[in-house]
Amino acid sequence: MYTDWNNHLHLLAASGLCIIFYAVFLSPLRHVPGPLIAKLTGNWLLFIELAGKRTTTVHALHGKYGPVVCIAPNELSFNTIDAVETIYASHHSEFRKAPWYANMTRGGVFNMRDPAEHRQRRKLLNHAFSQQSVNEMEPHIHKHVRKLVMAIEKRRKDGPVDARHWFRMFAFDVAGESFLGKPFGGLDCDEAPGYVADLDSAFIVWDLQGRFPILTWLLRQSPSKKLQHFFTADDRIYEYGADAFKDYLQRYGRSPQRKDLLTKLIRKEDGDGGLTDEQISGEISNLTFAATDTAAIALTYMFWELAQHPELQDKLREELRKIPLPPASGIPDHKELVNLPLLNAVIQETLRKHSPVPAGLMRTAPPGGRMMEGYFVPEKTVVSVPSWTSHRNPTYFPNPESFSPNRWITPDGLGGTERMKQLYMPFTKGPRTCIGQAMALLELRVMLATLVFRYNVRLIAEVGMGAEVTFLVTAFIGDPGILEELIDPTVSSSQETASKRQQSFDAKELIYAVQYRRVKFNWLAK
Ligand code: HEM
Repeated sequence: MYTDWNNHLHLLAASGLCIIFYAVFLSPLRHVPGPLIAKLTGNWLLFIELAGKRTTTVHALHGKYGPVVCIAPNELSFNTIDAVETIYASHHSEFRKAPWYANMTRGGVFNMRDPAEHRQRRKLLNHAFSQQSVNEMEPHIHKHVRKLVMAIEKRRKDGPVDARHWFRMFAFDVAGESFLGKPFGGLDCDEAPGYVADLDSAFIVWDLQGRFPILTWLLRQSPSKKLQHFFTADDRIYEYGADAFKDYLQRYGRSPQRKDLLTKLIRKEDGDGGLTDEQISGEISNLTFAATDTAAIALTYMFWELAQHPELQDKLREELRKIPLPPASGIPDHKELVNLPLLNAVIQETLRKHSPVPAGLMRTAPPGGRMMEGYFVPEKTVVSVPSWTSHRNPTYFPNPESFSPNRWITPDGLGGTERMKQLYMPFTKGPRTCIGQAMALLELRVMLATLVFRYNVRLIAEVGMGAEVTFLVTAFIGDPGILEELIDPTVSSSQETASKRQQSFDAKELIYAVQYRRVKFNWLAK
């Protein structure tokens, strides 16, 4: 027995020495700067990730080691404009999504790794997400903005309202309306619908599945009902999508008049074969997750920053006073907002400082490998540029931790310097750029304008807001803020003279509080 253990220990020690020998003397990445542990194993990142600190840790490593860092035996993180161009932005980029994506969601445009297959799918989807198509959907979005305001109004007298929860419910309901033909009802009740819990669980299951496929399969079969329920969350998401799609077809048929994005997918573009029903039902299930937490995170941080910058709110209102406000709804039309410099700069700066997808989006080096930043990067090496880091490049974003929308307002009106634009990638760049960008910006613009028109947000305590920064960023622990009602949205803007408006902006009543509570969910990245 003792000899057995002894042999095992010797074997372990010998393997350890081999790994160290390979990492230090043989690995093609041995000259790339980085911590020794990263050259030996990728598992250290797993623990960092579980602690919600992957992106901030990689950022700190760039601070220490420079623009190229080895973060795992087969993985490099970059922080240069050239790397952004080579890996993501170039339309001839041969860097495909890393194997990790194969398990994130099922068979949709998001997780397709083969460039040709992806191009083909994207071609079939693009028309549904065009600016024109999204504009046609604006009334649906207005409906949910109105419901969010009503949800806030109903609860504000009972104490703080969880802003993150309600922004999340807003984004969920808009996604349900747009892709499934019906909202989830998140804005109609106090508790998040069960679907939301399934989505949170599914992120974790997908990630575990990629790392430990056999263990995850076994846990799916577990006799424990609780474990089984957790590990089959993604099954329920796809079942829900398939049922919603069938229900949609029954209610509206195959030539629906509804102005939503699903209608566009069903009708198909002239001349293309379009998507099969199975493909549509898979895509709409995936889209629901892609469209929700991202937008909700942006909204949460945007109002958090505004709460700390009351002067910006005043300036925003000044800008917004110039546009017509529809009398009945008090919700401005998107077309009035598209060219407002400050409003758009606030959104742009929010997505810079608080990029909702801040992690390095993993891609693999193409066959034959590539020279990058003076290092040879062998085929299949995983590479990325985290937007968290590229957005904090102090040369092009001076004082990067300050929230300064003005950095985007340039005399030529182009919105930042060329270099800033090259490093700025909240929606990533190139062929895998976010398909929902137009929809997301419409939601953010209309929501920002509506709430700033209506409320003044300010902090009532000076405590910072923390974040778990993994693939997505999750805001947690924060301060209560106070929203003050500013104007009566039922007063028609055309009835209002500029001075009357000014008066109503000044007449503030303390009536509403918002709180960023601890809301934990994780999307664990490799
Ligand atoms: C502020 C809101 C949003 C942000 C910051 C955001 C960001 C991103 C990013 C960074 C990616 C690339 C992911 C990767 O390569 O791993 C992406 C992809 C994607 N996003 Fe968004 N997104 C937002 C909203 C939306 C919305 C509203 C939709 C749906 C309408 C959507 C649908 C998608 C899809 C389908 C992809 C995959 C595209 C492809 O690979 O071709 N996103 N998004």
